[in-house]
Amino acid sequence: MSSDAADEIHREQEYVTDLYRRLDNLREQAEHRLSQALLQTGGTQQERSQRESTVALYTEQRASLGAVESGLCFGRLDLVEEGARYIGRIGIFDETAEYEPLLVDWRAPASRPFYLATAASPQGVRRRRHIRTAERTVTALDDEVLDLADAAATAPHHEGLTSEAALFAAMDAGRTGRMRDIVETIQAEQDHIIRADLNGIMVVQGGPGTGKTAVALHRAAYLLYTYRKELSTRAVLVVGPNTTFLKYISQVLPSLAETGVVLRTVGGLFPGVTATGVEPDETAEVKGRAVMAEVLAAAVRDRQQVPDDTVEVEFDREPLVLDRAACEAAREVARRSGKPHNLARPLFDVEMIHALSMQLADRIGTDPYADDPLGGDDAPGDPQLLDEADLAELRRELQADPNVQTVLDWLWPVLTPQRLLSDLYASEARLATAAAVLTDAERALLRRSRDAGWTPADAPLLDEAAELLGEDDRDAEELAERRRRQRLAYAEGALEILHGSRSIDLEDELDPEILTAADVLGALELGERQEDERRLTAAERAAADRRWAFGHVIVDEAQELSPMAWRLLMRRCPSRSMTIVGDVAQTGDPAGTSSWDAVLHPYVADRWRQTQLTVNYRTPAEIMDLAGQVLKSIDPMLEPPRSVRHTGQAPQLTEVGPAELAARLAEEVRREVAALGDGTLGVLVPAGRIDELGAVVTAALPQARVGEQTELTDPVVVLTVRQAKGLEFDAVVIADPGGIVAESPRGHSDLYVAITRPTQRLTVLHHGDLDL
Ligand SMILES: Nc1ncnc2c1ncn2[C@@H]1O[C@H](COP(=O)(O)OP(=O)(O)OP(=O)(O)O)[C@@H](O)[C@H]1O
Repeated sequence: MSSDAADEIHREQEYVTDLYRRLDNLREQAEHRLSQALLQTGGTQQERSQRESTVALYTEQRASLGAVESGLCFGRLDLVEEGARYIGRIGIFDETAEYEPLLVDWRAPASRPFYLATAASPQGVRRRRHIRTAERTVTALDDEVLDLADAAATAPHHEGLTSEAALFAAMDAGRTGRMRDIVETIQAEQDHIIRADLNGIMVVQGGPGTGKTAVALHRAAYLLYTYRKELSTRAVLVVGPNTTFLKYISQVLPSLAETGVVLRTVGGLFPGVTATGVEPDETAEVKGRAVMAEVLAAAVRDRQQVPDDTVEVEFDREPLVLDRAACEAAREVARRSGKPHNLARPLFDVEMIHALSMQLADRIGTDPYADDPLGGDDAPGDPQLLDEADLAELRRELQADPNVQTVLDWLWPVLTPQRLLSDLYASEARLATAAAVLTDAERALLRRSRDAGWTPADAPLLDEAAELLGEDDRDAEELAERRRRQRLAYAEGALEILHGSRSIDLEDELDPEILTAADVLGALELGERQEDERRLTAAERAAADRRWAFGHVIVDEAQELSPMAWRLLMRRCPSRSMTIVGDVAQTGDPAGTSSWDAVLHPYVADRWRQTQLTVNYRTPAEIMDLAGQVLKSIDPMLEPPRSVRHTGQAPQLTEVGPAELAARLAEEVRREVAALGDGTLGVLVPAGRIDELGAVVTAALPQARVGEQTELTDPVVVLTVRQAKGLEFDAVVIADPGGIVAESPRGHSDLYVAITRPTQRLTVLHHGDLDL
């Protein structure tokens, strides 16, 4: 290193050291303020809620300050007019100098030229500098001179790219199994998407490796920063294709210092249900069809029964009878209310109870001599002896009667979404009625026993069912009451411990909330503090609430979602503020889509916009040539994204006989691992052969992990293409690509996904059936 360069590094080190000193101070301050706020208790409702937001603020501040240790400051702009501006993961200001910015947050407008300025359009930037650090030490500087008047002006080697040295270093770096943020090298086409307006639906279409996932996550961070007020209370939902993928991306956002984000698969979007069951693709495909909304509506109507003839009810030893016509009339009234099924039940009850009470009144309250001027003691008069108050009392008694309730429950049962769906799947007769629009074979795919676990494709159906059934608010109230009692019980228990053996003497067992006067204050206060400690962020509340309306929804690998999944997502986002990221050429799920318009038209007609990402930052050009051939077999019109990186290593295609595959695979993975160093190896196999070929790899390399049990940090993993979706590895071995193509109607798309996973090397062991 020249002494000039060393001096420059030294100067930047001084600046960076000062920034870290300030970061340490900020952390201490946040920690101190947080503990001060946590120490306070009591006060009015308003004071408590104010305290809650203070605590939430400092908790978030602590988290974001904790997440920026690595690469706190990574850039510097030298401006023609204003001198230097440092860019980093958060903003830091000089409190002693009128809050002069010492470090500008990458999301702030003032950082934009760092990502957009080029020699052709320098935006007032003379020089862009990337500052590389290891822990808190500056290790290198990469400069780009953008001022064309300057003799040292650096022309880009690749059209449309900025910050090339840093970008190529990032692209070449070995992968760790966790996604990294790209704040240091965001490219212009990506920046435009990340900073696009919050409103409306934006589709980001881009081939493999174009940074769709990275861009989606950085957009979440940008939106939360820029539209803090709107989004911090409503949270941002990020939907990904599987849990491995969510683990892969989960570290990116905390390092971008954001906590108002909920990460979920579609299967995880129905609160209270873990939908991890496995089922055939054909079944999931049927469950994903839009027509299932009609099937479920019919299934609900089917549960609103009327007897073929009559139904008997015994009340107070009086046999009462409800006939079909009365039940039909009551059903009609309840249905016509337009309310969801469970919420319409009280209307049905009113009608039925009225019918029963009139029957009873006729029997017990009729004056037998009403029309007989001579008989009995009565004068001729009203045939009904019961007055309105008596009738009301009668109705109350009928409503409370267990026999009556049993009959009403049979005619119009209050249902949970789970009950509706499992009853439907378990009964051929119910399916025949509700799913008449499906064929026999399709209905047979839906059949399953009541105790089978929920699958990801069930989550949108459960959600749809919940809409049709309506929430029963009594449940929510009961839950709130139960929670209140739990808190009091906790407080009570804590007081018991605090006061030694002094017991709280409760005379009335039915009312366990009566505490001794001295204890009440303490228990409530403790209960409240307990609540404070379990304070939920907007993201946590959103995740637990089916009816939550998110401020923005980001969908990754969106091409895989079924029409029913889209219905669920649209319900979670009534404002239709969404970023939809995907590649219709990579669709592998039979329920997925090959057209964004087909997905969105039903919800917003043509009021959505599409943007395109065109550069592949993952896969080297040599491998993309092969991927391009596969793409042509999906659709000759499709163009693969442009790779900017060359490795000089063509993919290695080896034909092996079926009997040799195991031995060759073992050999290849051993060879790859020897060449790998700290990198990662992904072995991609047909789903139908994962056990067999997984065993081959683990026999050759005991450290290898297979399928769902893999951790992202495992250096060698064996996966199906679906499990590998969205992931990347330094080296990839594809075993039996013909099997991958053959096992799915979208087999070529799966092969395309498989070929585009490596960042460095690709080996394909095929049986001569690779039709390229
Ligand atoms: N601007 C950038 N600077 C550095 N690395 C980048 C940049 N953009 C993307 N990358 C890297 O390229 C790789 C691919 O990005 P990402 O996974 O987001 O692509 P994708 O479009 O979602 O791919 P796929 O559709 O194949 O899943 C990642 O390692 C990502 O970090």
